[in-house]
Amino acid sequence: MADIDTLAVVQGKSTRYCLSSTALTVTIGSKNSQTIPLHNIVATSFNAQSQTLNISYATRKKKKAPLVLEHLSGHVEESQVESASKLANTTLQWAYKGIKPNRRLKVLINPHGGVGKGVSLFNNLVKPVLKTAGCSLDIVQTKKAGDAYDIAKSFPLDEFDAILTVSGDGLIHEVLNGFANHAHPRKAFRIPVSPIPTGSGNGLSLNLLGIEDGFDVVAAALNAIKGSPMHVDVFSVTQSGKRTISFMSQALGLMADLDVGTDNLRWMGSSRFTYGLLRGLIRFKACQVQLSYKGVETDKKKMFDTLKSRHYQDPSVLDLQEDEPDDSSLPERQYSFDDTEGWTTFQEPLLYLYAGKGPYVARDFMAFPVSLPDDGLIDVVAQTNRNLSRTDVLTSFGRAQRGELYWDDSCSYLKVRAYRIKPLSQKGCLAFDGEPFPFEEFQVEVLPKLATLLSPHGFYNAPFNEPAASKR
Ligand SMILES: Nc1ncnc2c1ncn2[C@@H]1O[C@H](COP(=O)(O)OP(=O)(O)OP(=O)(O)O)[C@@H](O)[C@H]1O
Repeated sequence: MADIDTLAVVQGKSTRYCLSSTALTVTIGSKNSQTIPLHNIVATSFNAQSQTLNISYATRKKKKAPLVLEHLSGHVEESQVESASKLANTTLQWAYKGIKPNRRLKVLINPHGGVGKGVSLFNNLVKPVLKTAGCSLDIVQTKKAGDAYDIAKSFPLDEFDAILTVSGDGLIHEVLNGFANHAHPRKAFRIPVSPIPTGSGNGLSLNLLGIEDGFDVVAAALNAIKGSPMHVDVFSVTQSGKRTISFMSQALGLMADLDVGTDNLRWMGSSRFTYGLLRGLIRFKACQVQLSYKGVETDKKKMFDTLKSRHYQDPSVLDLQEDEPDDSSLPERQYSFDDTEGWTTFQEPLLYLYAGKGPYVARDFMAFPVSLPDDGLIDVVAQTNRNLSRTDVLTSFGRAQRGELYWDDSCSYLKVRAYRIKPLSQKGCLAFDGEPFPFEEFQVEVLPKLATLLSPHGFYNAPFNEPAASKR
C-alpha cells in the first residue's frame, strides 16, 4: 500500500497528513508531529461543503497517561480537496480493515462495580468513542445482582454484534451464565463479550488488553469497536447437581480469601485483594480439601514451551471455528462424580487451590501464566504449605505480578481435562470467578471454545518469561 498525503490548515498552521499501512502521521507546522496507529483511529471524514478534514482518534497526553479521544479538524484548500477526500476515505477503510463498522452494542453497566464510577467513566470516556465510531447503543444500568443474568438469558441474538459489560468480572460471570440458560445457548455464546474495566479486579480485561491497558476504559472501547471475535474455553462446574459456568477462576483456601469477604471493600479498588491476602495470611489455615484430577501435563518446562510456540503463531491462522453453531443444548457432563478411572488424587497438604483460565486474575497477580484461551484444558495451581512460612508466602507475592510463583517448587501446576474437589472440613471459602459459592463438593470440566470475546490480538496479552536465574 503506497503512502497517501494531503495538506490542511490546523490552528492557522500548515499541516501535513501522511497515511501509511500502519499509521497516520500528522505534522502541524514544522515541528509538532504525531503518529497515530490505525488501531487508534476511530473516525475520519471529509466535509466537501465546509472543506474540512476531520480525524477522531485515541491518544495519550503523556507517555504513560491513559488514552483519551481527540478530534482534529483541518481546513482544506481547493487544490487539496481531492487528496484530502481520498485520505479520509482510505484512512477509514484501513483503520477498519476486516472489521464490521457501526457495531450494534448492548451495554450493561453495574453502577456499583469497583469504586462505583462505572456510569461516569462510561458516559465521559467510553460512550463518546462508541458514538464517534457510529455504533448504535442500547444501554442498561443493572439495578441489582442477577439483572445481567436475566438480560443474557433472553438476549435477542440477531439484534446485537456484542455485549459490553461495564463493571468487573462478576458481571461477565452473570452474562455467561445467562447465555448457558438461553433457549439457544450455543448461538448465545457466539455473541462476543467485551469488558469495559470499571470493577476491582478486571482480570478478563487485563488478559485481553495487557497490563498497561487493562484498566484503560478507552483502550477497552477501542476493543469494543475493533476487536476480533476470539473463541475461548469456559468451565462447566457441577455442584449439588446444578451447573454453573465459570470463565476465569475457582478459588479455595487463601485464594478465596482474596475475593470472598472483601466484597464490602469495593471502595478500596484493586487494593482490596492485597487486604484479603494479608488477612488470609494472618489466618494461614490449610485448605482442607481433596483434589482429584484427570491430568494431561505437569511438566512446567513443557507447558512454558507450548505457550511460547503459540505466542509466535500468527493469530489469524488460529482455528476460530466460524461454522454456524446449531441450536442444540450444551454438552452433558462427561464424568460422573464416582468415576475414578484415570483420575489422580493430589497427595500433599494444600495452602490454596486456584484453577482457571487467563493469565491475570488481578493487576498484581498473574495466577495462570501458561494459560491458553483454547487448549481445552484447565490450569490448576495446587500450592502446598510444605515448609512454607507466612513470610515466604508474603515475599513470594511480590513476584506474583510477573507470574513467577509458577517456578516455585512448592507450587504444583497442572493442566487437566477435569478435576473435582471434596471438602474435608465443614467450613471453608469457595469462589467461582470471584463470586462466593457454598463450600461443598464440586467437579469441573471444560467446554472447549464455547464462549466468544472481543480481542485486539487474538491471544492473551500477558507476556511471561523464565526468571533470569533459570534462563539458559
Ligand atoms: N445494580 C447492582 N447492585 C448491586 N450489585 C450488582 C448490581 N449489578 C451487578 N451487581 C453484582 O455486583 C457484583 C460485583 O460486580 P463485578 O464483579 O462486576 O465488580 P467488582 O467485584 O468490583 O469487580 P471484579 O469482579 O473485577 O473484582 C456482582 O456479583 C454482580 O452480580
